Amino acid sequence: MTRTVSSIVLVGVPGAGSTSVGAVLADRLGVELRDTERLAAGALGHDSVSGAFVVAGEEAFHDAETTVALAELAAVAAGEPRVLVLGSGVLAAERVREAAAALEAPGVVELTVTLAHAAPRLGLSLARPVFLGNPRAQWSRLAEERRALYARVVRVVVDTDDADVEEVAGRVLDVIAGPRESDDE
Ligand SMILES: Nc1ncnc2c1ncn2[C@@H]1O[C@H](COP(=O)(O)OP(=O)(O)OP(=O)(O)O)[C@@H](O)[C@H]1O
Ligand SMILES: O=C(O)C1=C[C@@H](O)[C@@H](O)[C@H](O)C1
Ligand SMILES: [Mg+2]
Repeated sequence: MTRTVSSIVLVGVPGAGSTSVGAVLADRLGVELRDTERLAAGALGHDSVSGAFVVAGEEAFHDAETTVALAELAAVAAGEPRVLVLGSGVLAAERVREAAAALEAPGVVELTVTLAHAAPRLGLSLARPVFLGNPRAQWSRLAEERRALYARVVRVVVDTDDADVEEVAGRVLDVIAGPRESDDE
């Protein structure tokens, strides 16, 4: 059975592709894309997430992102159509986890990726502030910490290792909405 979908909430560690897949899904559903990291950077007066993170500081960035995420999750809960991409670190805030866990099914969809696939996707972005020092080791540490937080709220997991952005978007729709008509026998 195919369910009508008007909003989707995504999360994933850096390189899982939540921003790119979110953009494809927003396009396919004809709804707005809302990305909490980008919204938080904008609220702090920056174009780039790393810029906001460095200039405003980690605490100010996470405070701004928490505020944005709570407002966006409330909008999803109220039935306002959108694809909401949660920044990879925003579920560290307990209030955000509570709001995310309280969403109706399917709730938050996690995109997963292993380091071997995330590293080439991120490329030079592995030099950004959160990965300084040893980028691969930092990514692995951050991924382990953040996935433990996601496990508390996520009910649907979609692997992205061996699929391009369009394929991942298709997998998300299949999982949450049931098979698309073109897939029906
Ligand atoms: N499934 C995929 N296959 C190949 N490339 C991908 C895939 N998903 C994303 N990419 C590419 O990886 C890069 C990073 O993608 P994106 O910005 O969506 O990641 P993200 O998970 O939102 O990371 P972050 O927000 O932490 O930077 C982009 O160049 C994007 O095209
Ligand atoms: O690009 C960045 O610098 C960041 C991205 C997200 O992972 C944030 O959660 C992180 O803390 C900073
Ligand atoms: Mg992103």
